[in-house]
Amino acid sequence: MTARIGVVTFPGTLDDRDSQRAVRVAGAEAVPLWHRDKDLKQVDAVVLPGGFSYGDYLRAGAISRFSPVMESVIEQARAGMPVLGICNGFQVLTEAHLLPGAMLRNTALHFVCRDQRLRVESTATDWTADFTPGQEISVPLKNIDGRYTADERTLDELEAEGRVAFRYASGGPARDGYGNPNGSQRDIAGITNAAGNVVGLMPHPEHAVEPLIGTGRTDGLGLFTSVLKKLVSA
Ligand SMILES: NC(=O)CC[C@H](N)C(=O)O
Repeated sequence: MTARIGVVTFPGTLDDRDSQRAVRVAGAEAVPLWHRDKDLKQVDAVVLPGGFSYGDYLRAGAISRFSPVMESVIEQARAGMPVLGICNGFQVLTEAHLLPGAMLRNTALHFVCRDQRLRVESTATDWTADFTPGQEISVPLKNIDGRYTADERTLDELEAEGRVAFRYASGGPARDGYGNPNGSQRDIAGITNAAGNVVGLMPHPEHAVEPLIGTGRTDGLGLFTSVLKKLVSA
């Protein structure tokens, strides 16, 4: 049976169509979910895509967190359903306290848009099992509130528990996408919850799944194929 992956659209969401497409390219059925719906239509997993949900008013993700759809997503995520938050979706996940920490304005105080090199740090999550630890990938990044921040204790805990899923890669020139683009603490680009079913990351894997588009890289596809394997084996 084909796995069903829900993709949430909030008012102001930008990347729901690309996320749906990525889900389909990976081999699953994409199920559109609307922010006002509590009914998750029996999906097996949920993607919270990027954009400016509710216009990023108050703080990115601060209003979306209280939407009817999030009530159900929070409940299901706590029960073990795989949830991926991309960029604005990651901001929503921190606001919803499904992931620790918060996103501050980039240190340079402006919007950054570029291809970004990442190192996969943990493959022990529902969304990263198809990668190899230490693998470098390149996917687009585009945000203004991307500076991941948490208190030292939380950061130490994330590191000790292997919950840093992606880090901004160093070791090459900025023009090739290396380096920390937004001042995130400890170069953190993505994290997971303790159970490994909820993952948030700032860069956009859904924009790098087809060889004919953009840089021609398909480095982002691994997140979507990873969750499929998990769902099929469940
Ligand atoms: N691409 C996005 O999802 C943008 C996220 C967010 N609203 C920001 O600018 O930080």
